Amino acid sequence: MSLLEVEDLEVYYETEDGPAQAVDGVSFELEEGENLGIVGESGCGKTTLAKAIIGILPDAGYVNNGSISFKGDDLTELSSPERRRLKWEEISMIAQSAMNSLDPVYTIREQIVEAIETHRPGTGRVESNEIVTEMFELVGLDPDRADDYPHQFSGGMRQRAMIAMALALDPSLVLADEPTTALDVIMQDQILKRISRIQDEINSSMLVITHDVSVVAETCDRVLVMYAGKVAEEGPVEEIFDRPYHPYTIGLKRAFPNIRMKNQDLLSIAGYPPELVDPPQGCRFAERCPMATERCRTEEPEAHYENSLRSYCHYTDEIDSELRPYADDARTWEQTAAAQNVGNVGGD
Ligand SMILES: Nc1ncnc2c1ncn2[C@@H]1O[C@H](COP(=O)(O)OP(=O)(O)OP(=O)(O)O)[C@@H](O)[C@H]1O
Repeated sequence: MSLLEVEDLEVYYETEDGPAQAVDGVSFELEEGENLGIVGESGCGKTTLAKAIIGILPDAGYVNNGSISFKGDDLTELSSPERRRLKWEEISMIAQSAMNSLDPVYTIREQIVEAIETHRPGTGRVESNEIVTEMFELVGLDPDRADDYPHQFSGGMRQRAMIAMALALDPSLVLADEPTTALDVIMQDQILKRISRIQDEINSSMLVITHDVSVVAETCDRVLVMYAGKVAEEGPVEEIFDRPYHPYTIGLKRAFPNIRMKNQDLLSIAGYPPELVDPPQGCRFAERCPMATERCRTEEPEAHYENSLRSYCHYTDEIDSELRPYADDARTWEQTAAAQNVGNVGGD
């Protein structure tokens, strides 16, 4: 049994125009101690997926279908108190903005101690304070600053404090939603290394949600590429970066500066993801895909397996034999952009 098994999950938002299919038929598994990156452009459903897992969807959002099994329990069927118990203790979240997650009227220590004592009743104050000191040291903060208020910390320090709080209860699963986007590159690197090290120590699994492919390269074992609410491709990091099969992954990979490809020309994928209230038939990427055919516009692709990858493209089998040189060529994407004569999107 995997730690987390998401099966055919559909998460919709009620809107004036009808339900927006933000997550639509997503399945994946996460093993104990494993890190899975979820990547894709803005609006493709990454945050919605994380919120559904931890049970904090906004009022308009609901699970329409599917299951989220955590250690064998279907989270979509748990009562609110059962879900609250799981939050922080078993599943915690490092949110996009520490400022929104830390309470400005309490010191950092008070907030961490409260989380510990709520979820582990019986933990004495001395022990809670010891955990605060230990976590501060782990994330590279001076424990003497634990009695500061959030506004007394810099952005990077607040992000570290939130990581300390998210990891204080040794959760089995950490959801990290753009954990370092608000930070400068040097700080990003330090914090990512720090998270990986702590995770090794407490042997937790992590879902890293990001639009930045290089963050995934640094922290994850496997990657799930999402496009317009669906899985486009999934597999081990090395394979996804070295030899992806889905044209969206090929485009996305080239849209980011890649730490492994020096002097690489950055490409952009022309156009924008489709509306999710009335998404197109067939492959949702077809409109922006240089390789799309009539079949792609009418028939939804099923999963195809190549090496260890799962790719939802009708032409997965043809990529290696015929299409890869064309898909890898920068001119292919430039010509598609010119033909569409629309704005370019560089990943987010
Ligand atoms: N509260 C809401 N009500 C209606 N639609 C929503 C709501 N929140 C998100 N959506 C829609 O759901 C889709 C998925 O959004 P989501 O935030 O999950 O994407 P994302 O990939 O995490 O994007 P980002 O990187 O910008 O956070 C988008 O089309 C978005 O407009």
